[in-house]
Amino acid sequence: MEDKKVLNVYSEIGKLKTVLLHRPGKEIENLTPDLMDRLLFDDIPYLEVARQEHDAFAKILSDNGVEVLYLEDLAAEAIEDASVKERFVEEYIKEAGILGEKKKQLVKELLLNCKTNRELVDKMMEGIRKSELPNYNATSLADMADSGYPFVADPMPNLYFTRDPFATIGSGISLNHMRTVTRNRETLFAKYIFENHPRFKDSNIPRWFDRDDTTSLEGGDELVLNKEVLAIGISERTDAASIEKMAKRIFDKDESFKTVLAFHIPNKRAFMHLDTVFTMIDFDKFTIHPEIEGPLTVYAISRGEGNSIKIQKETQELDKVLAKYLEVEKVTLIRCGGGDMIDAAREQWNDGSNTLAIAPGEVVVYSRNHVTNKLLEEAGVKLHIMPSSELSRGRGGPRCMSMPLYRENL
Ligand SMILES: NC(=O)NCCC[C@H](N)C(=O)O
Repeated sequence: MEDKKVLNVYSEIGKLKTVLLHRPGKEIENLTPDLMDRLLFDDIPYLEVARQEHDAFAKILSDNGVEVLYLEDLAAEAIEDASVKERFVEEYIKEAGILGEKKKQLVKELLLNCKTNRELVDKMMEGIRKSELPNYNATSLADMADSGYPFVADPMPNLYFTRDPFATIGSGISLNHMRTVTRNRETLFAKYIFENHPRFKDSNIPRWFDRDDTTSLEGGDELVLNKEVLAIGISERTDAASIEKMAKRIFDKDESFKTVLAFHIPNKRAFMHLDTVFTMIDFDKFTIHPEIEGPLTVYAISRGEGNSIKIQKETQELDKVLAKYLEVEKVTLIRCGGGDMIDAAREQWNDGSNTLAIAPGEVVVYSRNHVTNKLLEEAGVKLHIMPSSELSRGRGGPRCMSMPLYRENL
């Protein structure tokens, strides 16, 4: 019988069948040194080369039988209906923080005058410079006082990290409430896609979390270890309260999941998400950044009476905790940079522990992390190595740049 499910992710490592990417666009060329802090970048990637690297990533995936979908295409296809498109533009304007009726009207005209929906979506992602609104004259005091600021609507340069705004868990999604304003704006695309795109809209997709939830949760913190166990980071980006809320909703509707392991990692820019320090490679193999092993605390959350949950603090070492919950004899932790503190710190900064599994024991990695890559090979892992000098400047690796929609069950 044909499998009609549109979303199916019951592991981190099952054969990847469909994935969502975003090819970096002109939003990258709207980054300036003054904006980097607020837009969560540490450097400015060279767009042309970043695109070549991204195309190489997409080719690795499609050459290995993965259907590659693009966020920008799905968003454009989701707004075919004129009234949906207008609502989408209005919500975008509201969330971009555009003040003043005249300015809002000019932006609305600019967007609705785009020749195609793809052009409209690209423009929204790229941001709108003041110089693009020819009839724009600052009239409010706020505008006048802010005359040096170049944008009417900020760019969204983090969109190529499709892992974060929403996450597929089982056959549902958590449509995330992001920690920062800049990344929260990205979740609007997912909202319109899941509510309006013909591929998804009639599928009754459960929502484990919503962008209107008030605490934050980001996809880089959400790992599906197997059909019974999730791992979620309490991190710089994800609140413990979000994990409790989501665990209750998942336990209530998806019989399959039995345990959520909450990994409390240090609150630090370099370790922003759990997947920047820890990813799954095989049934019994993980990459890990050695610097988190000491401070890490793991809590196991399971179903309690009625709609309650039980929380237990794990006291054993991480490999033992993982072996217990994954029901394997032994777990191997492959340390980023090996035993060397300098190699570990450098390669983790460039996402050496952020691997994307496309099948058990088979991962996509960045070329620049050669020390860690060698260790992975020695551990029998099959590597697909992608170029990495520009994309890595955004502080995310192959897992961050991909959102699986469908994986084969193990
Ligand atoms: N899952 C991830 O770790 N994603 C990388 C996000 C990088 C982005 N510049 C950010 O700070 O949100």
